[in-house]
Amino acid sequence: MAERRMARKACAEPDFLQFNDLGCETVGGKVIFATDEWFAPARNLLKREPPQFITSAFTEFGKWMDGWETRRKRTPGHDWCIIQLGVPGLIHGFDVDTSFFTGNHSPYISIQAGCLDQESPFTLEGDRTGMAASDSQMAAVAKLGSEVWPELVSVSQLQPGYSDCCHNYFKVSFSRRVTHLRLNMYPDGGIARLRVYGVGLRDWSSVSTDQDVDLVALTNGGVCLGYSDAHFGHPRNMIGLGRAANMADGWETARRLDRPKKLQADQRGILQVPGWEWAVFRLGHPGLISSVEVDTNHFKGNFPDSCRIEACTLTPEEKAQCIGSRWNSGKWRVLLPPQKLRPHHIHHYGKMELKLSHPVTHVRLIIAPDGGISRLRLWGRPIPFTATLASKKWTVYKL
Ligand SMILES: NC(=O)NC(NC(N)=O)C(=O)[O-]
Repeated sequence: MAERRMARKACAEPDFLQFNDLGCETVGGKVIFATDEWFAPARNLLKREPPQFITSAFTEFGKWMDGWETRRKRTPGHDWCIIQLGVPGLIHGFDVDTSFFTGNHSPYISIQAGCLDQESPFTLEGDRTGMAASDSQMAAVAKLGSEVWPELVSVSQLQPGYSDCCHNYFKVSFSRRVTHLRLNMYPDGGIARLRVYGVGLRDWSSVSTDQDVDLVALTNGGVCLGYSDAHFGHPRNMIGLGRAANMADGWETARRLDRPKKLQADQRGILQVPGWEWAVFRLGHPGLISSVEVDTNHFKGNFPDSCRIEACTLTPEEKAQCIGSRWNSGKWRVLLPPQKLRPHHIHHYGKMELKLSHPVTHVRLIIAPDGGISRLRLWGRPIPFTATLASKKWTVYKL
């Protein structure tokens, strides 16, 4: 339902909403400290599903609310919490969602960044650089003064959670890798969800070039950069952790309206249809893809008839041109030729099916004519970027 709502409102929303939610509980995001959780716990901020309101729901502490809500403060100070991102990375923006908090929403917030591991170029004063943080270390970090946390969003007013204004968007320009956030509410109140939009940044120096990794995984820094349709589910869901929980946790397009009234197939059983849907991803690291998994888990009456995958290597300048042309540039090469798909099934493709023996930086998954895919895995070896660009021996594939 959230995705349906998002797709309809897409025109008015900021671009950064297309990135991954690095704080979501489904990718390992956690609240490790909160000053007060009287009415509702801070962990609700990171739930994947959209906030709900149940008029009749009360607890012994007050009205049940689907978010983080503190007491009305009767002492000096303000409320705040510390969030450990599930996927550390570069943050491009936030949605501070106040849905249903009307009369009890937090009037002002600010957000600060922390980086508490050795992969960061900066650290907090007093932290233990290079050590995995334990609960007691985190509790110590929580006590650090707010002055040591760089500010991502300065003190800003929030709109209350009426349905037409509950999303409070903040664009962020901060070029360092963030592992933690400090969310401050001034002085107190409630927030339904905090969405942390960005791209994961992994330390690739510890990954052997002999080791196959899922180069497009969200946790490895993969990101969806464009798509033709996301009516029921965003394509970024395909690079999430584990298998999809349900259809909403996958990419699902609307039914195409240009499908012929009577369908016809070729000798391989692949439907001959005029249209298709596509999604483009940048890999977390340039690499040589040696096997692919396409999972139609949960898509039983609405799996695509077929899929194919194209790939290419793009410099940042070429990437800018591709975005301008809706990714319709001439650099795409066939990685996986058209494959007939099955419902609710993991399809594995290896050396026999894959056609590229060169490293790539971007891939485009194309489904025909429409439907849903729950996961895309691109297993391969990370290759240094300079070697990737030097590789030119590809056959041309016409769109
Ligand atoms: N009706 C309320 O929501 N009251 C209070 N909040 C909760 N959750 O009970 C409040 O005023 O902060």
